[in-house]
Amino acid sequence: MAATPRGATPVPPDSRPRLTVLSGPSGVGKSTVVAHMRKQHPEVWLSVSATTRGPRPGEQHGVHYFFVTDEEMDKLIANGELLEWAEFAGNRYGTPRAAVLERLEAGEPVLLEIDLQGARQVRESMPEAQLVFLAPPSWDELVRRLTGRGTEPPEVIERRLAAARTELAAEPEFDLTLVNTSVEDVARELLALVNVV
Ligand SMILES: Nc1ncnc2c1ncn2[C@@H]1O[C@H](COP(=O)(O)OP(=O)(O)OP(=O)(O)O)[C@@H](O)[C@H]1O
Ligand SMILES: Nc1nc2c(ncn2[C@@H]2O[C@H](COP(=O)(O)O)[C@@H](O)[C@H]2O)c(=O)[nH]1
Repeated sequence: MAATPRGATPVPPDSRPRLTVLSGPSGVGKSTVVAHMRKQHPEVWLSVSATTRGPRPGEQHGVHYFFVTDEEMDKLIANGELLEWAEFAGNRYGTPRAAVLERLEAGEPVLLEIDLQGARQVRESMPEAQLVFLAPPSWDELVRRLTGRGTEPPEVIERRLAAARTELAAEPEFDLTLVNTSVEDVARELLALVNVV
C-alpha cells in the first residue's frame, strides 16, 4: 500500500536545498525508513544527534548518536551548540548546530530525525524547514512495533507510549503526514521530499 500523504503541501521545485524534519511517535519506524532511504541513496545527509541515552546493541558513537554524559550535554546546551534539544522519556537529545548549518550553507539538503518538542523548536528558529510527520497505520500497530523492537523495558515503553499520545495529537502542526504502512513507499516519498530524487 502506498504511503498516504495527508494534508500534503506541494514541495516547491525551486526551494532546494532545504531542511527536512522527520518526526513521529517512538516506534513508528523513523529510523527504519531513514536507513532504507540511505541504503539506496547514501548521499542523504542525516544529522547525528547527541544523547544522554546509553547505546543499544549495535549502535556506534558518531554513527547513530554521539553518546554523551549529562555533564557533556549540559555544556553543549550552555554553549549554544545545539540547534534544538529536548528531554524525551528520561533522556536528553539534541541536534549539533554547526554541522547542520555547514551543510545548508554548502547548499546540501539536511534531514533531522527528532521528536515533537525538537520539531517545534526548529519551526520557530527556521520557519523555512519542512516538517514531516510519520504516523502509524493504527495505535495497536504502534504498540506492536515498539514492544516488538525489544530495546526498552516495559516501564520505558509505557513512557514512550504516553509521549506518543501527545505526539499523535500534534500531527496537524506538521506540513505533511506519511503513514508508515510500507517502509519502501515511505522511503520513496521522503527521498522526493528531501530533493534527492
Ligand atoms: N512499515 C513497517 N512495518 C512493520 N514494521 C516496521 C515498519 N517500520 C518499522 N517497523 C519496525 O518497527 C520497529 C520500530 O522502528 P524504528 O526503530 O525505526 O522506530 P523509530 O520511530 O525510529 O523509534 P524511536 O523513535 O523509538 O527511535 C522496528 O522493529 C522496525 O523494524
Ligand atoms: N528533540 C530531539 N529529539 C531527538 C533527537 N535525536 C533523536 N530524537 C528523538 O528522540 C526519540 C527517542 O529516540 P531513541 O533513539 O532513544 O529511540 C525519538 O523520537 C527520536 O526521534 C534530537 O537531536 N533532538
